[in-house]
Amino acid sequence: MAFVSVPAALRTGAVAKATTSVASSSSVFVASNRRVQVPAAGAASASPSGVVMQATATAKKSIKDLTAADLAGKRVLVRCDLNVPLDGKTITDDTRIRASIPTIEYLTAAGAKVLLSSHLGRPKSGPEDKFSLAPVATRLSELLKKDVKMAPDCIGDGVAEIVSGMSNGDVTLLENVRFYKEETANDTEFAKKLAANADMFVNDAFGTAHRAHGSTAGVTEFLRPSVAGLLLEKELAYLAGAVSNPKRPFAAIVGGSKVSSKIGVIESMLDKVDKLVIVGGMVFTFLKARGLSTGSSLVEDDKIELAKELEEIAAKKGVKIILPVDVVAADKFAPDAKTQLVSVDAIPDDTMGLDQGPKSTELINAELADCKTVLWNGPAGVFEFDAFATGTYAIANTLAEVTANGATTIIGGGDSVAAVEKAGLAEKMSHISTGGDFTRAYGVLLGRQPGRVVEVCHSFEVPLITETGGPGGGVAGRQTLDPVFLAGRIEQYKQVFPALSVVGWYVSGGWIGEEDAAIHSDVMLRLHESPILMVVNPRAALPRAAATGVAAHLATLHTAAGRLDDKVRVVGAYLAAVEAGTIAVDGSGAEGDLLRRVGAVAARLVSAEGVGGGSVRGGAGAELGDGRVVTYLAGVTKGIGLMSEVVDAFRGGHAS
Ligand SMILES: Nc1ncnc2c1ncn2[C@@H]1O[C@H](COP(=O)(O)OP(=O)(O)OP(=O)(O)O)[C@@H](O)[C@H]1O
Ligand SMILES: O=C(O)[C@H](O)COP(=O)(O)O
Repeated sequence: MAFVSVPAALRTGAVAKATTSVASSSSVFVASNRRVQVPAAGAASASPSGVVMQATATAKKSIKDLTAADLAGKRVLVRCDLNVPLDGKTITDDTRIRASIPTIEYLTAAGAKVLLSSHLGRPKSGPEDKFSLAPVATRLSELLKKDVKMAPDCIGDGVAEIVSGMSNGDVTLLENVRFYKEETANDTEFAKKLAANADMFVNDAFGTAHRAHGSTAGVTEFLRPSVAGLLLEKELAYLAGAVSNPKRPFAAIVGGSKVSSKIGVIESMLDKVDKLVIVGGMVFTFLKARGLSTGSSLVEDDKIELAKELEEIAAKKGVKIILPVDVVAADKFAPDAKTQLVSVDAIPDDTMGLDQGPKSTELINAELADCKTVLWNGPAGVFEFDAFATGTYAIANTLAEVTANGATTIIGGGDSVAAVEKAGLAEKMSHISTGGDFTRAYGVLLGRQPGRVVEVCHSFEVPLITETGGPGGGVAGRQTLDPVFLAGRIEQYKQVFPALSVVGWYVSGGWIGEEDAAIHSDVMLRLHESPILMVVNPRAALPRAAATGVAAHLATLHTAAGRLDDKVRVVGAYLAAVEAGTIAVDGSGAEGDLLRRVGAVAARLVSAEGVGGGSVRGGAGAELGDGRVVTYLAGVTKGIGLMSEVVDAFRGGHAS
């Protein structure tokens, strides 16, 4: 197998006729595993909040150590971080929910009864409807394609009753654990009640890993085994490598509004980073500590002394602290607030800083430009309001640029990830923490192989699934290409491009790992005796030749669509004739037969959406425009022969 690194934008299969010719030699597969090892117990790691912590979870077993026999029929309490941003009851970013799916599917596939628990927001005292996890249950049901029951509470008889009615493979979401103040107090009795409905515990709440609360730490006293979930394991593995052995200069950007939560961890970060960039609501406590006036900006007065100490520690350690030099000051916290751009030493008393100014952005960009590792947690302004989003998006853009230049960038935190997603830049970062691996896309290459030269003419993206383990189920927890989708899509392409066959596959991200090696041997070698693997760097510029290839390919599709349109028009004429009464529709004779054939054609069109277990529609949706056209064409091409017969018969029948 040849291994080629092609700087072409093959993501989503948009570059169809890249006409990349590569030599196909026999199997030389360089499996460079980027996925770093999970650190030993006690090694420093980081949470998505940039929180440096002791990675005790890594010393424990993971769910991969549990077999189906260990899990079948067991009630498994899974702590997830489903603390997603909401606009009323609408989830505005479901990254954390999606990231929780592999663990849930792993457990349900093994026949466990899954009890999910999470916090949402920071309710002050008791239950509050706006902090209910109910919208999350709805989204989970969609993603898991099964009903996820929403429990009205997280402890108590009501929950016990629901759990006793669960079948193997069922999923129930418990209500917000923070509706009990005992949760954050890590109260033993509360943890005991939470554990009472389960046999074992899985912690997959990476975003909450730095909190010793009842549902994260307390329950482990009562449930054995207590193990790490797939997400927690994956995140720790990635971050441990990036943070414990970073390429330097290493910068952390800390912002957002949770000043008291985050300021406390800055000290431990000062042991690691070369530069600390303070942005967002975090800025003003530091400015006040420097003796500046901050108006009505967000300040946590009891942290001012800490901010002063941190500046001193940073100076001793030689860590550069970068603070904004200008801010957008607003007269109120509102999207239509009156604003003025002011220097940080001239913030008017009756205003609050809601975004950084352009000089700050310039300064921060310059500081980040030479960095080789950057952690970012917390937006640089109230980006939810357009008027104060500029600074946050500017940082996102800069990080996309430094990533393209070879730096490792890690974005963590609910709102920071949401901002990067909103800016459309998630794929340009190295790692979106608690968001699955956005940097990678997998797909199949179609082409011709006359002799030793492979001509790649087409590609399509293939979604991943998590293997369930057991006989025929691969290795539990491992990601692989969705076999149903793959088979369905290959069949479709055969219809449209019969001269092309599978010649290999591609993966984006510029590197290959262990799971990729398994895909190569377990999936691709079954489709081709010597498949090529194209490692795509989607960040590199699209070469001119490839752009020309796209144009040529689109022209081909256009012609095919035109031909199809001609056929559809004839069928339309038939239907018009039926409507006009010039041809009988009573199901008798040749005309009835024609009608049945038209029905069959129509059915084929509709069934094209169902190929691949219903996933084609979703898959096509995930692809760019030409992918949709091919899906459509694939479905109808099969029917074109039938249509031709209809046309002939109609012409003949009508004439007679
Ligand atoms: N200058 C500011 N004043 C007030 N709020 C701010 C300011 N800058 C940013 N914010 C707010 O900070 C919030 C996000 O802060 P937060 O600390 O929760 O970040 P995050 O990325 O969600 O991290 P995590 O999930 O780790 O808490 C946003 O809602 C944003 O509007
Ligand atoms: O969003 C987060 O940072 C986590 O869900 C933890 O939330 P918390 O800061 O309210 O504990």
